[in-house]
Amino acid sequence: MSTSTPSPVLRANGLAAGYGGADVVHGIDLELVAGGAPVGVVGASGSGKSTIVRALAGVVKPTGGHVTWSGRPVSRVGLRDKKRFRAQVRRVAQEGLGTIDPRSTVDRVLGGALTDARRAGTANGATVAELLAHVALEPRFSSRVVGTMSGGEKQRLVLATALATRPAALLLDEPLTAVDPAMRGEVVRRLAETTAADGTAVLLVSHDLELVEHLCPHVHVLAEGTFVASGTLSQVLADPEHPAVQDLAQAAPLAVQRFR
Ligand SMILES: Nc1ncnc2c1ncn2[C@@H]1O[C@H](COP(=O)(O)OP(=O)(O)OP(=O)(O)O)[C@@H](O)[C@H]1O
Repeated sequence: MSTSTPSPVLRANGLAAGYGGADVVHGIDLELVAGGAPVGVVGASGSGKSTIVRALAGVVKPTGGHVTWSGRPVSRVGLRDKKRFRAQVRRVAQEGLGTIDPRSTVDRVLGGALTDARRAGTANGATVAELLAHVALEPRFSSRVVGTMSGGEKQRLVLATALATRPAALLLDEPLTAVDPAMRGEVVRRLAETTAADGTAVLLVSHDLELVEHLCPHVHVLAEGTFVASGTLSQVLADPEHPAVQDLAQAAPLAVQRFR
């Protein structure tokens, strides 16, 4: 067994971040390690989950502490390395299609993502059909115009686009809210396989405890901008010391029953 600990792809140390001069998260310590187990962040609406993801992705600048990418501050990634950073650290946000053109076809969108991956030097010869399979979309979707897809199909397309660059870190912010529970389970199963095979470090932010439980052996509970409990989801829910964990347990009684 190797004694060396792999260094994190992304690390937050005492991270504070917010908007308009007011911090909404503070004192956040988090590590995403290549080949490591996916990490989950759960917590009430407005507790700051998306803000942590934005800070890790370099979209929001820390007001305190540090976010580092392979040891370098994300806030100081220069123009020259921006492309590599964007290919290596992919954020799938809850805000919808992002930069994907709804008038484009799936084939063109995913083909373009694969071209970007080749340019960034991260491609592994994957095809559009393989990317579709990673998110349980059938091959017939390749000719579809993006704007005609259902909400859940679009979310799976966004995820496939992120997987195209074989990112070192994948930051998932409520990635499958519009996907029905049965299909969500299937997508997560495939996602777990793909990211484990590639050694992708995964962070999942979600209200869906079942989704978090399926993917993430380790979770942090966020309350008012700070982590108040950490461990496996069953450990955290079995000992709800903090009111935020009690709220979480009450909001998901079925999930809690299963964990007990
Ligand atoms: N662009 C912004 N400008 C000002 N305030 C913001 C902005 N984005 C988020 N906030 C505020 O920061 C706080 C944390 O928001 P954030 O989106 O990180 O929470 P969240 O835990 O992801 O919530 P949800 O589960 O509802 O998505 C909230 O009070 C929110 O209103």
